[in-house]
Amino acid sequence: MPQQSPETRKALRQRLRRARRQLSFSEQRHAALGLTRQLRHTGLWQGARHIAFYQAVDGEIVTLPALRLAWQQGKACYLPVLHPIKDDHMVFVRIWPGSRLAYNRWGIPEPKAALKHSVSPRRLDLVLLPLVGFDEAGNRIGMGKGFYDRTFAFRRGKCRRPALTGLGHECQKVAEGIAPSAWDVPLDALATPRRYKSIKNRKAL
Ligand SMILES: Nc1nc2c(c(=O)[nH]1)N(C=O)[C@@H](CNc1ccc(C(=O)N[C@@H](CCC(=O)O)C(=O)O)cc1)CN2
Ligand SMILES: Nc1ncnc2c1ncn2[C@@H]1O[C@H](COP(=O)(O)OP(=O)(O)OP(=O)(O)O)[C@@H](O)[C@H]1O
Repeated sequence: MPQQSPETRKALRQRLRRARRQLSFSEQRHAALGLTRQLRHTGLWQGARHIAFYQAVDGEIVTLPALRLAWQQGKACYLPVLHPIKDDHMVFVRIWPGSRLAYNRWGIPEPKAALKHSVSPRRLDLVLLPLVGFDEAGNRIGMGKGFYDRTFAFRRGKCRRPALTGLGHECQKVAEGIAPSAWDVPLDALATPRRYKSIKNRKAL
């Protein structure tokens, strides 16, 4: 198993974030369309009625074409909103075409909606997670604040829902492997513009 000190992890995160920010507009467009093609025929997508997306920032793979497809297919779609009270947790708010968004404290657009209009993360069928880095075993690195880990910590138990699918560009793959942390929630699948991979029995590389 690769050993990674917090410093190494920080440097790795910075390198991977820089790599995704350097993708051109045209590369991003193709990536978003490729990703939608990878997702749409999967069992997790087809079986999902409630799907959480994210609003891409910082070179993240754009989910807009997939979001439009989901709306066309009559699925209920959600975006994460930072929890107003519970630190480092998120709630999910349903969005429709034309829903108004406002920047949160990190400049990420999120729906303008009261907490009472949010749904519990347990009500979702499928969550699309933005990845900073991933390896072939399904270990991941996120933005480093543990939002997804905390919000979906209940998935570390017997609970099988919602399914968690990590989305990333191929340039975010860490060939040498990512050392998992005790608090990491397991991914059920990985999707890039080129491929889709189910992760059955997650283990370290
Ligand atoms: N598109 C998108 N939405 C998302 C996430 C995400 O990764 N992507 N999140 C997934 O977790 C949550 C936000 N998480 C974040 C975690 C860290 C930083 C961050 O480190 N920002 C600055 C540093 C700011 C600071 O520490 O003061 C940076 O960009 O360097 C931002 C957002 C909720 N929404
Ligand atoms: N369930 C949890 N309870 C308490 N702290 C947690 C939990 N999950 C993660 N953390 C904390 O969150 C911090 C960030 O974790 P990590 O470096 O794995 O972030 P990440 O997976 O890259 O981020 P994200 O989950 O936002 O995509 C860690 O310092 C960890 O202690």
